[in-house]
Amino acid sequence: MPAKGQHKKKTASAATDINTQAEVSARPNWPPFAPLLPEADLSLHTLHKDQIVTIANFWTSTLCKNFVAFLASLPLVTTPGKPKKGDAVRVNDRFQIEDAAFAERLWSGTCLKTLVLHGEVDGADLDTDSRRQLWGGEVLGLNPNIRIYRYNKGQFFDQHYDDSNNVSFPSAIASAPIPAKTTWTLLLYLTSPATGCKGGETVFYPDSPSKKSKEPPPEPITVGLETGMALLHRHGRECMLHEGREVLEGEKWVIRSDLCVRR
Ligand SMILES: O=C(O)CCC(=O)C(=O)O
Ligand SMILES: [Fe+2]
Repeated sequence: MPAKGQHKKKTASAATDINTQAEVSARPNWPPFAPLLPEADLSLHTLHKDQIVTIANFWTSTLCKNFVAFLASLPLVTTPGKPKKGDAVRVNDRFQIEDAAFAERLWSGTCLKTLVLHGEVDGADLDTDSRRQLWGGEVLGLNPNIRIYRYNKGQFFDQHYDDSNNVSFPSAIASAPIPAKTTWTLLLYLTSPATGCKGGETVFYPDSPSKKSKEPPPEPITVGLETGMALLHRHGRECMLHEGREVLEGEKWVIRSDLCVRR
């Protein structure tokens, strides 16, 4: 694991996230989000304070299975060649689309909105200020920039940091879009060892407490794939170095978006 300061900062949201011509597609006719578990069965769980929050069974395994069958029909694009200087190596197949309607469905048509805006965190309620601090501002919803990843055996996403990006957030009420920025990455895992996918864990490398510290660097946090689990992690200036480990068997499918707050 690279110690703080030794790692050259690679980001994943510059050239790796630009819509290349090959990736501009019509908006898919996404399947409905059903079946879903009721809100009472879902909760926010902290994996690393102020950095990683998970929701187990955010999507049911039936929904994940049906979605993967649909996603496999989309024109996914294999990583084009070598990354630009400063970009992380991402070796997978991706479909990327600006789809505000899908982002809104994923936000309001699931329990995500209720959990993020009102849900208890580890069984404790949050006051308005603590909630704002946690999510980095007034949360508006999800980034319309939706990314679908498929990692086959041997594919991976090398160590990097996710950037915060400015977004024009579509508003149902105001006539003009709302200036917004992204603060947390959302990863929704659709496959796991239960579906035959081995490897592919998302691994986070917490910073050492100080550069001069003689203490050994903190242990990495390895998040194993779980079908239907949603993972949120803080990004931008406070992003932890992280990676998507190599897939050893089967296919890893992920839906990626970001939390947006008012700018
Ligand atoms: O696929 C993963 O586990 C990580 C994905 C990731 O880091 C990203 O989308 O920026
Ligand atoms: Fe990332």
